[in-house]
Amino acid sequence: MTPAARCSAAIDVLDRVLSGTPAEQALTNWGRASRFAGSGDRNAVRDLVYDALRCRRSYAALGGAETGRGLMLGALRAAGTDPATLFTGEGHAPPPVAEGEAGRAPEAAEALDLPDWLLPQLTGSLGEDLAAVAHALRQRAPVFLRVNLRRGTVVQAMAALQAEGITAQPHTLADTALMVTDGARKVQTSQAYLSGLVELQDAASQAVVAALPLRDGMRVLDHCAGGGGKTLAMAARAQLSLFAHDAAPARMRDLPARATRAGVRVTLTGAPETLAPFDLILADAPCSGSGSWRRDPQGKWALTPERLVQILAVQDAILDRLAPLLAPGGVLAFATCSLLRVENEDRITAFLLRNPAWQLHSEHRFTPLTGGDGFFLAQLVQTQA
Ligand SMILES: C[S@@+](CC[C@H](N)C(=O)[O-])C[C@H]1O[C@@H](n2cnc3c(N)ncnc32)[C@H](O)[C@@H]1O
Repeated sequence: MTPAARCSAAIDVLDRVLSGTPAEQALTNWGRASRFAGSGDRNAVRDLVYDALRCRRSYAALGGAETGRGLMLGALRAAGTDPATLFTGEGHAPPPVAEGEAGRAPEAAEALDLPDWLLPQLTGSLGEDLAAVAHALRQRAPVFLRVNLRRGTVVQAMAALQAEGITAQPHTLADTALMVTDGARKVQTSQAYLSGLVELQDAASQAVVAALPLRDGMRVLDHCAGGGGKTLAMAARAQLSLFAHDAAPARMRDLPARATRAGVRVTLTGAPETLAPFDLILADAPCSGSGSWRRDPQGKWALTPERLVQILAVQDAILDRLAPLLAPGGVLAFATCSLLRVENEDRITAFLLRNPAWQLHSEHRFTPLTGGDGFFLAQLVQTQA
């Protein structure tokens, strides 16, 4: 496919996404209907679509319309390319640029590619980092791997990856983190990945687990386990009696196979109360996902004030449910991949007001400015009587 044909394909996919289809589904449907497209074409169209979704507001302004065509016009103008070079109308190229498609410079929240309603909250949460974080959220996220120390060392993992044409280097956020600098698309078919030596996991996500006081023999619950990224990271750090729970058990579907690949043991449970008490509980709570909008740019535009209020209530309910399940001296760890104070520090303050027998032991905050996703971690302990 020519660059212009790839641009036309991205326009079609974006139109479907803008009318409500999830990006992954729209890309899969396009791929199935476009057997002529090779893997290079598919990757290129995918990158065009995701880049446009990350920068949806600013590209729509620059391109003169919030349509697939407007976003691609905006993308070209943002990159300093005259759209007329691709929009020729020849072959599979998009039709030439019309008079009413001049676009304009984006302003305020539009230029930051943030929703207007969230700007005050993000400003309050990020202070002087706001513009830099917004800029980071407009970029592609790096690919990070977690070295499974049960299977080998960081040096061994780097060598194994290199032998398969994947270059990765240690990252400062966590002792297990590698950032892939070349060959990222080969990771999931590599022997290093299939043998459980490395897992795909954001570096800040790894740093959250590294900050937990895990020790051999502990009884640990991962209460919002999802696909089990943090469950497996915890299992690799100490010999634990480890339990995984999720309100949507289907999300843990792949966890047993992933645990086998990683060489660790995890017990899935639908009833954590029956297994209490625990020495440590991690609640990697449902949240706005604002810290990971580089990976899920649709989430940035889908969040509403009403949805955010619902999320806060779920976070409070999770903390209140888990507090009684801890053994004396146990740690309740609350994490989100949110940048919003209202989902982070404010939830902890509210919990401590409702539960005066508890105190904050430590708090960590990560933003994309340190390389990984935005994350928050608070560790709570009960005060001694
Ligand atoms: C941020 S994701 C977890 C990601 C996962 N820990 C990881 O590292 O891959 C939040 C998870 O919480 C689950 N969840 C939502 N409400 C819950 C609740 N009330 N109790 C337990 N889990 C819940 C969701 O189904 C989702 O899988």
